[in-house]
Amino acid sequence: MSPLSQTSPALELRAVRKSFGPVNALSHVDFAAYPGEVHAIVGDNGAGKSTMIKIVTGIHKGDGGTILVNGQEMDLRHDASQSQDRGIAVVYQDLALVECLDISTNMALGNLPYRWGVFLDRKRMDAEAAAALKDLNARVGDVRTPVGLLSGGQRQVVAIARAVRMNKPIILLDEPTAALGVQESAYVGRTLDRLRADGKAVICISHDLEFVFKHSDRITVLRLGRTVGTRTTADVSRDEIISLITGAAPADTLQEAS
Ligand SMILES: Nc1ncnc2c1ncn2[C@@H]1O[C@H](COP(=O)(O)OP(=O)(O)OP(=O)(O)O)[C@@H](O)[C@H]1O
Repeated sequence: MSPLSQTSPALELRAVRKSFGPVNALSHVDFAAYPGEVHAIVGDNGAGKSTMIKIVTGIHKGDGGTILVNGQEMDLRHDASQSQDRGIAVVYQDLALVECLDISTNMALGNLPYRWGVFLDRKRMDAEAAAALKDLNARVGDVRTPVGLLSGGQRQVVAIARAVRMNKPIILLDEPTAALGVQESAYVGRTLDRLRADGKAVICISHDLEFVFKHSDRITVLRLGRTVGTRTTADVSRDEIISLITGAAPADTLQEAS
């Protein structure tokens, strides 16, 4: 029996759909991500990956279907703060880091620590940032380094560490290796391996099949707004995933039927 079948999903989508006026962005999206799993979501441009992530995080409102967090239904029209309250953290593709600010300030943005309600507690901010980065085995140098001086991979890891600091059990990442070189991607990959070992449910949208095959446990393929299949990474070939992405392989009947 797979270890995944012994636990219940941290995040599950069932038949989620969304239109923007006449554009049917999602017509039927299903997947389930488990604690201690890196679950990749792949698909061609326009397959619906970003729309899916934005529905989960409350930026877009879903039109139908069900989202379950730890088995509890989440309102499809929830907002971003409700998504955080339910235990979901997200790392967006643009990372939302402020280049001129240092690493520790970036990591504390939105939750800056003050002493007596007036003085910014730099010591605490630096210590917390350093601890969070150390937990991820991240090598980014001094936490007072401005983010603008970091490499792409280091920025990605700072953004991941900021999300991890929120201490949420579910972490969504949108294209974490976009525009990164091989070594930097490997660095981000090791960070995901670490999150898996910590028992997080990691959902990773990616075009980077090499990365996906190295670091994911399962892969869900979206095509034209539908889930066309979910595969265990160790049991599937790259060709099969490409066929599902392009439509050369038919969708799994289960998803097509409902
Ligand atoms: N705000 C919007 N208004 C209208 N149509 C939209 C909007 N957002 C997405 N779409 C459409 O929904 C479909 C799915 O787009 P989405 O961006 O979710 O795909 P994607 O898989 O993330 O693609 P990419 O890999 O290119 O980012 C596309 O046809 C897109 O044009």
